[in-house]
Amino acid sequence: MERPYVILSAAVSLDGFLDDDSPDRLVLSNEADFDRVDEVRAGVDAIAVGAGTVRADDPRLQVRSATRRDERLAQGRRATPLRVVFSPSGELDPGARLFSGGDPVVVYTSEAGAAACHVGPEAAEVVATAAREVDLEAALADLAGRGVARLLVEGGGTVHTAFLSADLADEVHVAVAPFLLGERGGARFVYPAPFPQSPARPLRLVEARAIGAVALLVYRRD
Ligand SMILES: Nc1c(N[C@@H]2O[C@H](COP(=O)(O)O)[C@@H](O)[C@H]2O)[nH]c(=O)[nH]c1=O
Repeated sequence: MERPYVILSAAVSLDGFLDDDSPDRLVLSNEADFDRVDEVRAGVDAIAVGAGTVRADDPRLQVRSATRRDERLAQGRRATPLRVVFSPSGELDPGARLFSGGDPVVVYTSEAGAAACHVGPEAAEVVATAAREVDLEAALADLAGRGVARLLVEGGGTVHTAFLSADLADEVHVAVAPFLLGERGGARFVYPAPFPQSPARPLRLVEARAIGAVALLVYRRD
């Protein structure tokens, strides 16, 4: 089945957390690393997050650099990649920043979630993929049908776990911040699952680079 090339990108603490328990957004990247992520965003057709990340971070998921936005427009692409949310329950705040501004958003949910979703058609297209869950392969096939060749997945841990355990991440970018959070309840990079990226079938390290005090690791699945 045709699906987009999937890049999974996250910033983590040295002990593998994506966030702490405070209501403020935790900054793990530095400016140069955020700019690197912006460049990756500018090179994709769609950016996806889970509903938990929308609730926790209220992200915009836009290309920030005006130069990169102009380059996309010159290539005949939208300045902002298609924004995608995975939400099995459909419980999303229609007032989230993602849904303002007029750029398209697709929400992949379940049939039950589509019935419960309060996000109107002017803000997002809501697509049911299965009865009670989000069928990732169906969502990816749908994205391919919309012309999405490259998809960036930006969290959170539940979405990372779903993509990695289903062997659907072609590239993994991890920016490691030089501190530990030690949170018991904090959001983790991944949660326990049967991962095919085992010691017997490791990922291939293609880049390891210092970006200031942040360590960038890039892996491929082949
Ligand atoms: N805090 C953090 C990240 N957080 C990611 O950035 C998203 C928000 O993007 P934006 O809409 O542009 O503000 C957020 O939903 C989450 O996926 N990413 C990183 O590379 N490094 C970081 O330190």
